[in-house]
Amino acid sequence: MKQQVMSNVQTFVEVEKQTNSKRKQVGILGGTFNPVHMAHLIMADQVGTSLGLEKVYLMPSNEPPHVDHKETIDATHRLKMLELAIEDNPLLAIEKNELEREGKSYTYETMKVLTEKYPDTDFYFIIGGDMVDYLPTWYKIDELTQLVQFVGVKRPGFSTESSYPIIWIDVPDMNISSTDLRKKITQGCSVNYLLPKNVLHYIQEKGLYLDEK
Ligand SMILES: Nc1ncnc2c1ncn2[C@@H]1O[C@H](COP(=O)(O)OP(=O)(O)OP(=O)(O)O)[C@@H](O)[C@H]1O
Ligand SMILES: O=C(O)c1ccc[n+]([C@@H]2O[C@H](COP(=O)([O-])O)[C@@H](O)[C@H]2O)c1
Repeated sequence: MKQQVMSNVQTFVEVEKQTNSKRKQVGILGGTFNPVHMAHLIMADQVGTSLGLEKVYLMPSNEPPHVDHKETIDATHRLKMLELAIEDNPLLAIEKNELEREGKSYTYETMKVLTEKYPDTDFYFIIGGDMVDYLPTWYKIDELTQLVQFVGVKRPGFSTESSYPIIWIDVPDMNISSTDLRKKITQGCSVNYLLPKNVLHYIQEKGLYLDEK
């Protein structure tokens, strides 16, 4: 088990950078983003700044790999909301590779494409603490750990134990989820400050999530 606490992280990334100063260090936060919320933005920004990454790409999945995952709203809406959410932060960008491909979005396949396309880049794949227990079930997980460095963001109620190498970054506990936001919108409850104002305006203008079950 290889876990690194925050105090070691700077050293780890510095060593990576010094080993080959020409290599780019880039973060990827994959997700459904149905819809994007403040926890996504805070974790992307905190990981990017803590590790000194050049960019952090938010990468919406086409069809999430979980077999039991419920239907998501149209990708056009999820993408538009992401564009609105990141517009004031130059550290953040969007990676559309999975939206441009057909079928399920297996991370191994995506990262194989991206590492071949950008051979001079080191990729840091960011996951929330809730994903860690499921890593052993991910498609070709052992091969994936050769392509990316996982970065974990703690999530209240979820363990940080894993047999896979993960750099853990301390981010304030944020008990926000897209599921909760969708429920609140359906029930007519306030979601102020849980997601960016311009994203909320988009949701209201398009009438999204009004009839979620
Ligand atoms: N509050 C949070 N704290 C830490 N990680 C989070 C948080 N919300 C989402 N994440 C992480 O962000 C990534 C993308 O999440 P996703 O788009 O599935 O959002 P979600 O809020 O978990 O959605 P849903 O409730 O629909 O499952 C995942 O790795 C997830 O673990
Ligand atoms: O590749 C896999 O087997 C796999 C299984 C579960 C999740 N993922 C990825 O993990 C990220 C977060 O997933 P989700 O379902 O919380 O949006 C997203 O990029 C998914 O494609 C990947």
